[in-house]
Amino acid sequence: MAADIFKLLSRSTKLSKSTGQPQVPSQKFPSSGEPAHPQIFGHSTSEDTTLATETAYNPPKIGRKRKRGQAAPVEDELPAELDFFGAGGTTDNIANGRDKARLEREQDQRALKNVGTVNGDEKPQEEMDEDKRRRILREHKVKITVLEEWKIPEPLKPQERKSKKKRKHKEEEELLKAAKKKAKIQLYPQPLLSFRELRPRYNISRRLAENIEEQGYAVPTEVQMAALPLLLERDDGQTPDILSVAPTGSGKTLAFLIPVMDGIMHLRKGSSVEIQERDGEDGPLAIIVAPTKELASQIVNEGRKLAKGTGIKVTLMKKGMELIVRSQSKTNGSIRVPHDLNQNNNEEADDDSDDEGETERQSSVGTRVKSHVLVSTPLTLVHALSAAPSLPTIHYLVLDEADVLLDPLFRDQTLSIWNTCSSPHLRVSLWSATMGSNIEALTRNTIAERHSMNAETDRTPLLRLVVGLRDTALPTIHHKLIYSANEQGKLLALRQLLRPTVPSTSKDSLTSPSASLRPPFLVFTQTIPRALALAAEIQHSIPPSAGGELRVACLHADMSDTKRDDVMTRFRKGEVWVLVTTDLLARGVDFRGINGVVNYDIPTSAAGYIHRVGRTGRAGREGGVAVTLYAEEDLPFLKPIANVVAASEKARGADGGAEGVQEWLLNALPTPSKREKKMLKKRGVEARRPGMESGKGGGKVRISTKSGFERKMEHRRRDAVNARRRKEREQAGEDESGFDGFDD
Ligand SMILES: Nc1ncnc2c1ncn2[C@@H]1O[C@H](COP(=O)(O)OP(=O)(O)OP(=O)(O)O)[C@@H](O)[C@H]1O
Repeated sequence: MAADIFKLLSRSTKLSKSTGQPQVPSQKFPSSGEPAHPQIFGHSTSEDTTLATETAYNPPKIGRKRKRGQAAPVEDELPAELDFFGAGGTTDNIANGRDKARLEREQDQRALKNVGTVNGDEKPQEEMDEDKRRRILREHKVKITVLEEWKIPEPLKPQERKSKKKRKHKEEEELLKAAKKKAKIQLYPQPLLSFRELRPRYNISRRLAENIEEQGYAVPTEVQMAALPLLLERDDGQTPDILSVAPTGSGKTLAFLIPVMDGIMHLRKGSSVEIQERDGEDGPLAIIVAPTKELASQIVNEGRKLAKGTGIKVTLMKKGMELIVRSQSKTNGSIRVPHDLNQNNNEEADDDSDDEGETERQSSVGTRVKSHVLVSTPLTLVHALSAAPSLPTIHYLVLDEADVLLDPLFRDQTLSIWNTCSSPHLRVSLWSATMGSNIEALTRNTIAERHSMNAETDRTPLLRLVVGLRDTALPTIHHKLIYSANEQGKLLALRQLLRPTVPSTSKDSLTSPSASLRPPFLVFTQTIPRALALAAEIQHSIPPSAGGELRVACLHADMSDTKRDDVMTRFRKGEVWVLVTTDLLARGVDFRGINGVVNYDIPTSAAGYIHRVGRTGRAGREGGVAVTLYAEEDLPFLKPIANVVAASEKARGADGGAEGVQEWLLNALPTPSKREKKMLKKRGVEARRPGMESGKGGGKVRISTKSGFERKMEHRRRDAVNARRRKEREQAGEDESGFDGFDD
């Protein structure tokens, strides 16, 4: 194979068909375009789930997805190995693989008819006995615990009251014991083995079921198989509040969106008295909060795909929008969109014919848009709520990346949104790949406070759903910790990872210490100035023939929304191969087919590491690589990250060795104190903070391949040139400012 991989990586490259030889290495990359197995645990062991899980490899493609995979012009197609974001290549071996896959898919589809179908003609899968439910959930490493059961105690009869007084102490002790026992109660709901069971079992709308199927989802991931049975409306109408911890890329978005969509459809049907009282007038019924604009807009996209044709409107809250509740004009929960955002908003409205008639022009303030689901970052929503002291219509509050939203940075904003949702029927769900015990305690307290303040509040249980091992990264990712001594070492190491050589086809090529990283990948730095400096340093590392500097981009919070959107689009399309960013993209953002993540600067916590590296290896894709470069100044903070790497490698079945963390390193690293950890989380590595580079020894942490001596010489030369020019101007009698005075 030719030596310059970057020539091949270019999408405009025309591949020779004449050789008849397969043009792709046999190695399987996460971006190979093959649908990966979406489940992480247990799918190879459980007989009961085999049928359904096998279908995940080959989900039935209907609608738009199928069209995309069809007749593209041959010269535009890339081999699967190079097709980062697309649906695979055209070489013979892939075609043969597809034929086989199609055959298997047909067999699976025939077999799946026994599980239930969207048409609802088939019977739901029969009830499993508890042993079977336990076994399946255990195999998939799913654990559901009742955290609180908010039962209102029955009022006691007078006689009982007397005796209670006597036995007060004893009873209190028993209550405490019972409460402790309750905290250990585990639930084993019947797991959902196929999305096709949703309609016969939970009576979800036909349209919603079709939308799920249309996107190619067949087999639920672990979090979906457990959360959906818990959250979908049951006969008694009682669904729990839930705190869900599941690995990155394990499909949490779908797990919270499906119940929200289904719940809204039930409410809109007028099944609830409250909705009937409101004269069927629609308003916002759900709020989804996410920490970044990028994640919020991704959720909106997913939501709109699910809502297609259902009449449910999903809106991304933007700066300047205002939420209006029950006013004289009877407008309930509409959003006022300023004129400058109108155009954008109308485009959104055009996408969905069901929105017709939902907007109402107002000459001076903008447009009022009714929406059922609001998706927002905390601050934008808090501002939008300034005109709405309480939101009685909200039935669902979803906190995505809940541990960040309840972290001190966002806590006040998030709690204020939560408290604004005043409906006694509010259901709250919290989702993340990492959740500390402090977040759990805060959630319990907040719910308990709401109960104590509002007697009408529904007392539904609070459940905790955990998938996999806590505080480990995905077992599908290969981790590499590379010591690079100093800033220059890190830059050289990154260039090495970018170097244009062909990875060998051997099985170990991805994990060998000298391997290069196949684009596309994300590079994380600690601060915005460092992200900018790094992007500038590496932008010439990609040969012009492969797209050159256009292949490298930087994305950070100081950019305008339009520029941020543009970079995201170019990265998603595959035009940008190396995206340098800060922790802005560390959470939730889903890019299909990312091959690797480079922590150019170490993350500031173990959770930070789990989320950053979780941008690769998503939806069960194998082969993602996470490289962490560390220098001298990182050593005091490395242990928590090394622990995560060691635990994750162990979970993957790797023995440490060259891939993970060697035992001696783990033992040699110092354990940072609680205070040090807190400071690191808040401020990052001190030496890399903005402004520190110019301090004494600051050159050591400057992103540049030039040595301190070279930089010093450069400065001297520049100063000398400036001094000479100044002197020349002075001799010529020029005024320094070039200002010639006012005309008379
Ligand atoms: N059942 C499924 N089958 C196949 N793919 C799925 C399934 N569920 C979700 N996915 C895909 O998995 C990817 C990751 O999903 P999602 O973004 O919801 O993960 P997440 O758990 O929210 O991750 P993070 O913790 O990083 O936010 C998406 O591309 C999604 O389309």
